[in-house]
Amino acid sequence: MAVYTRIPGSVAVITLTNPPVNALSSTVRKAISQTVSRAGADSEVKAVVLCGDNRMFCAGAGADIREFSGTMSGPALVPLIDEIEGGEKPVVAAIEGVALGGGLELALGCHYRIAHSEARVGLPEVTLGLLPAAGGTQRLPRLTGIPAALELITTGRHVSAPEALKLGIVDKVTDGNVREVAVEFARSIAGHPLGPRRVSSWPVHCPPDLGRLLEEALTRIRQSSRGAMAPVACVQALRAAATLSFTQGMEMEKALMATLFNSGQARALQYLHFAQRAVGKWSMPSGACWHNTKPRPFHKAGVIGLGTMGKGIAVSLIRAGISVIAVEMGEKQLEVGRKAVNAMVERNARKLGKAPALALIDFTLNLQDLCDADLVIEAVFEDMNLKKQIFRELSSVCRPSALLCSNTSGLDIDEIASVTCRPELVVGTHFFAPAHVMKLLEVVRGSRTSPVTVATAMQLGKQLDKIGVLVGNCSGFVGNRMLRPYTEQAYFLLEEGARPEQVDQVLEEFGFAMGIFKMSDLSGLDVGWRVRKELGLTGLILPSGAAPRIRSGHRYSPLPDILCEKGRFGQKSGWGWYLYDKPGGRVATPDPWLETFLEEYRNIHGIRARRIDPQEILERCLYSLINEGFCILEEGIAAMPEDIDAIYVFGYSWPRHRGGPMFYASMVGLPRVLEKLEHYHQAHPDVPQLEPSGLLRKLVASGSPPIQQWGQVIKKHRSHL
Ligand SMILES: CCCCCCC[C@H](O)CC(=O)SCCNC(=O)CCNC(=O)[C@H](O)C(C)(C)COP(=O)([O-])OP(=O)([O-])OC[C@H]1O[C@@H](n2cnc3c(N)ncnc32)[C@H](O)[C@@H]1OP(=O)([O-])[O-]
Repeated sequence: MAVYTRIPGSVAVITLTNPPVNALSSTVRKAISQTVSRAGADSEVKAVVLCGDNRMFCAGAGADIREFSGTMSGPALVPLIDEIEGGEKPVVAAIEGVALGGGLELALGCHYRIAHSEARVGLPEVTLGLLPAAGGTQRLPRLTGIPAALELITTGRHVSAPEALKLGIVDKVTDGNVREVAVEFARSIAGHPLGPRRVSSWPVHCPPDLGRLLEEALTRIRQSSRGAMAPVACVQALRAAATLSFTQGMEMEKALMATLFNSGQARALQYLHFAQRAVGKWSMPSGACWHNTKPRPFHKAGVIGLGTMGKGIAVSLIRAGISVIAVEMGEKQLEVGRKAVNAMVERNARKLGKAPALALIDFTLNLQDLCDADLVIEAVFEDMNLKKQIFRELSSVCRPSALLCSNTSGLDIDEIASVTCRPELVVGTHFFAPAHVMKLLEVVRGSRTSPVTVATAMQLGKQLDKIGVLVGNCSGFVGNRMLRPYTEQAYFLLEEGARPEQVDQVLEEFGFAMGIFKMSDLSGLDVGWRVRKELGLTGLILPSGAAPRIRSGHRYSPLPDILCEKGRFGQKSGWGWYLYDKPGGRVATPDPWLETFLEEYRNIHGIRARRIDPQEILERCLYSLINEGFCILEEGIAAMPEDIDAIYVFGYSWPRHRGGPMFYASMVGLPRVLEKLEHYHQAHPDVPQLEPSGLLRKLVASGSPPIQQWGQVIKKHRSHL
C-alpha cells in the first residue's frame, strides 16, 4: 500500500509500504493512484514527496516480479506515471536503498529526484528477459543521452547515487535524511512552473554517429549474450527514443515488451532470479539448514598450491578482506605464484580504484605456518594420494577447530576426510576457473561433514561474492558428473561422422559462448586425460588387449586420449580439436589433419560415417546431460532442480536465457525429452546414460508438473527408493 501523510505547511508525503522491497504490486499501484489524487484534490497541499518505507524506495515491477507469471490486475503503471508527471503539483521522489526497474521509472515520472548518497538506481529488466516498459526506455535517454542509457538499459547495471547525479538521473544527492531534505526542497519549489520538469517533453540528444553506436551495441550483445532477445529489444526501444516522438516511442516500448513478455526467455530469466536466491537456503537430509545452523567466524585462510586455481582462490579471499597464507612446495613455484598473485591483486585494486591489499597475504614453503588459520583450502593437482598426504599433515598442523576444504573437482570427499582426525570439518569447496571471476562455488558435503561446516563453507561463498550451491558427494559432484555424458556424446558424434566445428556450431547457436570442443581446447585436454587415467579408463593401467572402444561393457571413445598421446593438449600446445597459430594462440581454425585422422580412425574401427543433422547433435548432447541431472535429483545429490540450474548457469556458462538444463527440459516438455531419450537409447543400447532416469519417467507419469512442483514428486520418489 501507500501511506498518505500531511506535513504541516503544505507538503503531502506518500510512503510506499510493501515489504521487503516495496514492489509495485497491484495494491501498491492502486494506493499510489488514490493518494496522488488525494494530494491533487487537497487545496492545502502545494507539493508532494514520494518515498519508500523501511529505507527502501522501490525495487520495481509494474507488478512485482512474481506477479508477472500471473495475470496482472489493478491500475497499469504507465498511465499512473503519466498522471504523476502531468499533474499540477510538483512531486519529489526521495530515494533511499534502491530505485530499480519500475521503481526508477516511477521516480523518472516525478518532477525532481533526490537520492541518499548510498542509494542505487537502475533498470535491471533486461536481466529478467524484459525491458523497462513503464517509460524507462524513453525517459532515461532524455536525461542521460543515448550512449549512457544504452549501456545502462542493455546491461541492467545498478548505478550509485553519485554516478546517477553525474549522469543527470537524479537532481541532488544528500548524506542526510532524504525524506526531510525532500520535504524541505518540495516546500522551496512549490508554485514553480512544472513544464520544464516533465522529462517526457525533453528532446533526446543524439550523438552524430547514432547508427554506428547502435550497431556496435548489437554486435557486442550478439557476442556476449548469443540468442538473447531482451538486450536486442532494449536497443530497438532506444533507437525509437532517438528517432521518434515520445508517444510513438512509448508505443514501440509497449510492443517490444509484449513480445518479450510472452517469450520463454523472460520466464527462464525470472525463474533464474528466484533460483539464485533459493540455492542460498540450503538444507541437509538431517534437517539442518540455513536458518537453524550458524556459521563459524573466519578471519584467516590458508591456500595450498598456487596453480591456476590456487591463485584465483587467494585473490578472491583477499578481495573479501580475509587474510591469506599461501603455501607452495618448491622455491621456484612459490616465487612464480607470489608474483602472479601480487600482480592480480594490484590489477584488481586498480580497476576498483582502491589500494592493493597486499598486506593481507603471506607466502610460505612451510605447511606448519597454517597453524593459526581458521580454514584451509587445498588446491593442488587432482591426485588422490597427494591430497590425502596433505590432509593427513593438515590434520596435525591446524588448530582443532580449523575447517579443511578441498578444491577438488570430483574426487571422493569421504576418502579425503578419512585420513584426518576431524572428518566433520572436511568439506569440498569446488571453485571454477578463473576462481576470482567465476560466480559458482559447489560446496560438497561428505557423509560426515557437520552442519556447522556446511554453514561456514556457504558463508565463505557469500563473503567471496559467489553463488554457493550445496551438493552431495559423488564422482564429479553435480557439475562435472553431468558434463561427462555430454562430452561423451560429443565424442561419439565425431566417431559417427560429425566434425568438431559442426558440433560446436550447434551448441553455440543454442546460446553457449563456446562449443564443447573449443571449450576443451581452452581448458586443456590433459585435465580430463589425467582424470580418466585416475579412473583407470585409459593409460598403462588398462590391461593389454582391452577393447579400445568398450569399458565395463559400455561404449567408450578413446578419441581425446589419442589426441593427448599425440601431445595435442588444446590452446596451450597450439593444437587440440582445432589448430591454433601458435602455442597459447586463441583463434581456432578447423584442422585438416583431424579430418584425415577421424577418417582413418573410423576405417580402423569399421564405422561408416553418416551425415548427422543439427537436431540430433543438440538432443544427444543436451538430453544426456539433463538425464544425468534427473539421476542426481533422484539420488539426492542435488536437493532441487534450482541447484542444478544455478550450477550450470554460473559455473558452466549455460545460456542464462535458457534458465539452466532442468528448466530447459521443463520448457521442451518432459514427455518429449523422455521420448527422445528412449529413441536414442534404443539406437545406442551400449550407452547407459541415454537410458531415461526413473525420476523422469515418474514425473511424466505424474502429468509433467511445472518445475516448481517437482519437489513433491522427487520426495515421494526418493522415499520409495
Ligand atoms: C505492458 C506491461 C507494462 C509492465 C511495466 C513494466 C515495469 C517494469 O519495467 C518491470 C520491472 O520493474 S521488473 C523488476 C525490476 N527489478 C529488479 O529486477 C530488482 C530485483 N531485485 C534485486 O536486485 C534485489 O533483490 C534487491 C537489490 C532489491 C535487494 O537485494 P538483497 O538485499 O540482496 O535481497 P534479496 O534477497 O535479493 O531480496 C529480498 C527479497 O525481496 C524479493 N524481491 C526482490 N526484488 C523483488 C521485486 N522486484 N519484486 C518482488 N520481490 C522482490 C526477493 O525475492 C527476496 O524475497 P524473499 O522472499 O526474502 O526470498
